[in-house]
Amino acid sequence: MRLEVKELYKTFAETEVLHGISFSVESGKALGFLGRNGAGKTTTIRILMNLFKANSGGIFIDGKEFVASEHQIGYLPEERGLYPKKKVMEQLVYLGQLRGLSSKEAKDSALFWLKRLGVEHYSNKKLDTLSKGNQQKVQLAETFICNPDIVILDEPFSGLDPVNAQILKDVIRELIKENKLVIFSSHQMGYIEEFCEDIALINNGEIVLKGNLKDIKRDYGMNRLIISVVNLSSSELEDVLTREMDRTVKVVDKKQNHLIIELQGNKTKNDLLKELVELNLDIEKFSIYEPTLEDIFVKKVGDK
Ligand SMILES: Nc1ncnc2c1ncn2[C@@H]1O[C@H](COP(=O)(O)OP(=O)(O)OP(=O)(O)O)[C@@H](O)[C@H]1O
Repeated sequence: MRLEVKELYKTFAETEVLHGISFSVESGKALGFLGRNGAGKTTTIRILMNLFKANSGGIFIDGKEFVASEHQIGYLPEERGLYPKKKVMEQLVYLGQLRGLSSKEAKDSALFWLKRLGVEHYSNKKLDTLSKGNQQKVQLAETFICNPDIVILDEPFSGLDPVNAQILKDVIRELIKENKLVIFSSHQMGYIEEFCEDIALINNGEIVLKGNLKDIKRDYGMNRLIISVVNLSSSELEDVLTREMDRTVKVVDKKQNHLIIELQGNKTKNDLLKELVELNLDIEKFSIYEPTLEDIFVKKVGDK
């Protein structure tokens, strides 16, 4: 399955907040959908879920118009939507039935997910008597109850401790392996790097970066290397490079134990290596620099 979002425009009270959003995502992959607060992620997802109507543009699944109600979608919204005063199992069965399951199917599936997420012993408790993290797990059980083909998760790790985060990580990896189509929105870049093959970065209602995360990292790391030298501090090495090799490298960042440098002009890493050896420098670290998603995010949308 391939879901395509094409040229979405959305206006609220004469203010345009989406200015032609386009991206796509395929089954068996997770798309990391990220952007600063107010960038337009939730609005886009709500249009996908048919909770808002776009002013123009369209959403397509395998080339045909996408109608949310015709698909089993597991949507974990930003604002959680369960009944605080109802018992956990009771509301999961009710919500499962609303989504087309029989009462038995809903109960079996609810039990499966509550067990999988380690909260089955709260089945008969009212939701609002559970801790925040455990309420989040019940919300996740509700998201997965219908064995959805499309899974949209907005900050799914919020409120989970590291042990529970690990359980959810395993679940998400399984979903991807089971060929589900996953859209994952989060401000926690580390999680996006763990699961998402592709990303779409939205800023002020426009997609400013999209594609395969590995390719994007390679492009952003282009011509940059990490180096350090035995017996020289980063500052001392910086001085040597600036003095002796300013045509070959430019220092772009200085860390405590290494420098991040950029090759200049047509210089290659072999040229650099040769020059370092000629200067009798004892190389300790010499590797291609790969930026983190956070580096890319800050660089792309940090000052806008
Ligand atoms: N119902 C609404 N009425 C008016 N403006 C809205 C409405 N919903 C969203 N907006 C505006 O649309 C813009 C995009 O908001 P949106 O909630 O989509 O951002 P977001 O990327 O999900 O942000 P966050 O990371 O903070 O959740 C914001 O300027 C917001 O104020």
